[in-house]
Amino acid sequence: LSFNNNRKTRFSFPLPSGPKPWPLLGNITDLRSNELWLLVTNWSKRYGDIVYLHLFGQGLVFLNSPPAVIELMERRSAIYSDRAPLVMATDLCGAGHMVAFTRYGEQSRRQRRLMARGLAQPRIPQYHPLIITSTRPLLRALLASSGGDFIPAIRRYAGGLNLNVVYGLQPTRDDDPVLLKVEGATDLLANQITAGGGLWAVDVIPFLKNLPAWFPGASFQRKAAVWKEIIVDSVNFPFSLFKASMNAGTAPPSFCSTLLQESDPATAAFALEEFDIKWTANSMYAASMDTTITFIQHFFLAMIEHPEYLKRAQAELDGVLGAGPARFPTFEDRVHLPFLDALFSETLRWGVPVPLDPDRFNPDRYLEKVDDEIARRRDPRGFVFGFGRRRCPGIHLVESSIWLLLATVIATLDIEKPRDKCGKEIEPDVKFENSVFRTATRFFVVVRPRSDVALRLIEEET
Ligand code: HEM
Repeated sequence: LSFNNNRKTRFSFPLPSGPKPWPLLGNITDLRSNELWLLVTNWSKRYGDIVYLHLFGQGLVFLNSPPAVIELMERRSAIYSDRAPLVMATDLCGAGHMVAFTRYGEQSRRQRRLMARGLAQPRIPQYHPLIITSTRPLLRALLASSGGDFIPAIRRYAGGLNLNVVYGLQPTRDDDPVLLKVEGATDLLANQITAGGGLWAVDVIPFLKNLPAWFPGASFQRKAAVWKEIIVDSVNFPFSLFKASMNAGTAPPSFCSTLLQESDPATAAFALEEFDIKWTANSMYAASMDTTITFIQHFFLAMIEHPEYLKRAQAELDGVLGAGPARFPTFEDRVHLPFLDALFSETLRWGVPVPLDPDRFNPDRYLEKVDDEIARRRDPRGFVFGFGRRRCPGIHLVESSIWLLLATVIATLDIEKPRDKCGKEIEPDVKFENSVFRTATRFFVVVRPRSDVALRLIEEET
């Protein structure tokens, strides 16, 4: 949580405790990016459930227990759902209407309502055909990357799925212009504009935004002018393609088409509604990439570390689909695959992309018979997707898309550790160096079709 000087969101004195800050610098030297959550857990033992850090005049708050999270993010969500004012990203680089940056207020509430409608649970089945079309080509891409870096294949899958479900656009090539534009803007935002959660001088002293670009030291203004064009283009371009397909009557059901169809062009509210849909749609891309990639990384890691669970899931799938498998899994198969569901839940819990406290990988914990209240408290969906008014709106989509991905990959592919020249398995040497996501450093896996039948399925269908 980060807090700003807005009176509504400010903690009242005395502030919660935390490591002692330095004058001016605050606690910047106390932070580290490598597994920051472990450091924070240690602080909580010393300072309590709520730990407060000072960063250049801003507060940074860590909540370390479910009661603290529920109290602030849910019970008091009306005052603790704001975002820090990042002047560089919003005012100067034009990202202010993206969901990740909108301040809590009328606009963010409109965006939340749109996301809740467009990604509501009952709507997801209408996206099933798009999810299937986006998932199967991943198999071929994984096979092509076997033994090497699988992240580009996953990025391409997650990006394609997103553009499909959000705009009904289906990128066919890696250099598809829409894919390049949204990917470029996402990369720019993550690695330049907000790199390392980084603050610019103008974020700390907002008055600097009025400096002209030629002013000594105002190079940020020149950068921002270039970056703004890229950001705005990445919002407008996919939406214009979507609008063209709507006008031509060829748009498949998607997040945008569903919402726009429900809006009446004859009303005065239409222009604002369309503007909100356009910016909300764009926000989905960045929000879904690192989270999805991190989840799939952990799935691979779990499978190579615990081949017994992979085999068990494969046997369960064979029992439903026919050995080999005889066909691809579909959403209708899900009710017959309890172990796969347990594996899904356990991967969510163990690999929680936005970190908490995972330890041993054991899907059987989700097959234990427990009463409804315990099952509810144990379900990782209750914490992995965040809390309160900023909780992940993609949760129902993920429930379908990630499930199908697991079912499809497990049914058709074997996943193993690579081997060295002597045939000895190479152990993954994984570190977690990103302070926001629990993304692992690079590791490799070997994937191969489980059988000739599986290979034929992959070749025919993709
Ligand atoms: C395994 C996959 C995913 C996980 C674990 C995940 C997790 C999260 C979490 C923890 C948050 C809350 C962040 C906060 O409190 O500020 C969040 C926010 C968000 N997520 Fe997800 N997410 C996933 C996939 C997706 C997908 C596929 C989409 C879109 C289609 C999406 C869209 C969003 C958006 C737009 C927000 C910002 C909500 C707001 O600020 O109001 N997420 N996600």
